[in-house]
This record gives sequence, structure tokens and C-alpha cells, in this order.
Amino acid sequence: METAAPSAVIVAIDGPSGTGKSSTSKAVAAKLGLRYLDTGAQYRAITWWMITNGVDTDDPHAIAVAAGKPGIVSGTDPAAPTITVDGLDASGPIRTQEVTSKVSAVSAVPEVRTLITELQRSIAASAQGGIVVEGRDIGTTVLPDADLKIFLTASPEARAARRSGELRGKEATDLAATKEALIKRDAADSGRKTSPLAKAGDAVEVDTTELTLDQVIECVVTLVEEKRAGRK
Ligand SMILES: Nc1ncnc2c1ncn2[C@@H]1O[C@H](COP(=O)(O)OP(=O)(O)OP(=O)(O)O)[C@@H](O)[C@H]1O
Ligand SMILES: Nc1ccn([C@H]2C[C@H](O)[C@@H](COP(=O)(O)O)O2)c(=O)n1
Repeated sequence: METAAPSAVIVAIDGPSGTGKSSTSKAVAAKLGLRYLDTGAQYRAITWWMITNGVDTDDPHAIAVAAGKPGIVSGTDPAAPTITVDGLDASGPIRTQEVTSKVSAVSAVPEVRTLITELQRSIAASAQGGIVVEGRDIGTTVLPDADLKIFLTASPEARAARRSGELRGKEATDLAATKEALIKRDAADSGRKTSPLAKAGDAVEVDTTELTLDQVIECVVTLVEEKRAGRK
């Protein structure tokens, strides 16, 4: 007897910085044969383009005028996600401290959000077997009809420790400064007018503070499988 292919499923994973969205989403997508989209990378890419093209990232009007200029393309293979800007690989440059410190201001500009949201929806619509999309406003704004919405949280201390561990050896690491920077970015992302970082009313909240990454992945895989089973 032939077994039916699992049905396509759209999973939205949101949460503050350092809660494990990217690591979890990539692993869940790889395990379940889904595509994967890192929407933060898209906002970072447009921010990097603004910086390299001399646009004042403190000037929302200048950002709005330039927003449509860069061509951003995201590759959605969870084993090797890619991001290019005007055909150039941007995966390295978008992770610098300069981009991290400016991305909240750029991503708060409504014209930027409109363009990037359209791009995200078209990528999700073309992912035939299903996709895991991670960010800040996926469950609330980008894909409000997602089959499953997850909101990851963790204490600021746990998140700062994770980030410091990542940076060690690359850039100066100061736990207190890392914690302060991520709290500041979360406040900006939660406080903006247009589609702020927020938990959707129907999202499942998972506090990852005391969980290993493997435990979080397992938890989300189980939630996706339950959702699929419930639809049969
Ligand atoms: N449950 C966990 N326990 C320990 N470390 C974790 C856990 N989840 C993620 N990490 C680690 O924390 C760091 C941040 O994780 P990740 O990049 O997935 O978070 P994020 O929510 O996507 O962050 P951002 O929004 O800033 O991109 C990574 O080094 C990752 O390996
Ligand atoms: N859906 C999203 C995803 C990201 N952003 C903004 C806000 C974040 O601070 C920034 C970088 O995201 P990260 O790479 O840390 O996940 O991008 C957003 O506004 N909406």
C-alpha cells in the first residue's frame, strides 16, 4: 500500500532576539522536508544595502525613497539558506555589529515592511511542500493564516549568554553589554508602529530558557506532526 506524502504545512515562528528561532526553524524544516525562510536576514540585507549606498539610516524618508531599489533574493534550502542583494552574496556582511545596530530603525519604516512582507508572502506561496518562516511579525501580519504559530521566548540572561558564546573569538564579548543591546533591539522591535514584534493570539508559546536546542526542536517537530495528524 502506498503511503500518502505528508500535507504541505506553513509554520510561523516568532520571538525576540536570541530565543533560538533560526536554529530551531532550520532544524525543524530539515527534519520535516520543508523549506525555510529567515525574514530577519531580509531586513538585514536591505539595511546593509542602505549603509553601503550612503543612505542615512536615521532618516525614515530617505529609507522609504530608496526601499524599492535593492533586489533581495532568499534561498530557502534549510541545509544551505542563502541571501543575495543585487546578485551579491550578503550572508556575511549582514551579520556585522553595524548592521545589527541599524536594522531596527530600517525595518521600522512602513515602506520597507510593505515591500519585504510582499516578498515573504510570495516565497511562502511558492513553497509547495510547506515552509517554516521565522521572524517577528509572521504569525500576526505576514502569514496570519499559518497552520501553526509558535512564539519562542527566553530570559534576557539566557539569550545574552547564547549570543556571547557565538561572538567569542570574533568580537569583544561583554555579557552585560550584549544583554543591554538585545533588550534595546527588542524594545525597538516591539515598540514600532507598523507590525511590531508580538505574539499572535493563537500562537503556542515555548519558553526555551531551560531547554536545550534539541529539546526545542523536538517540541516544535511534535507540534507540527500533531497539526498534520489533526488535518487527516
Ligand atoms: N535552547 C537553546 N539552548 C542553548 N543555546 C541555544 C538554544 N537555542 C538557540 N541557541 C543558540 O543561541 C544562539 C542564538 O540562536 P538563534 O540565532 O537561533 O536565535 P534567533 O532567535 O534566531 O536570534 P535572532 O533573532 O537574533 O536572529 C545560537 O548560537 C544558537 O545555537
Ligand atoms: N519579521 C521580521 C524579522 C526581522 N525583523 C527585524 C527586527 C530585527 O531586529 C531585525 C534582525 O532580525 P534577526 O536577524 O535578529 O532575526 O530585523 C523584523 O522587523 N521583522
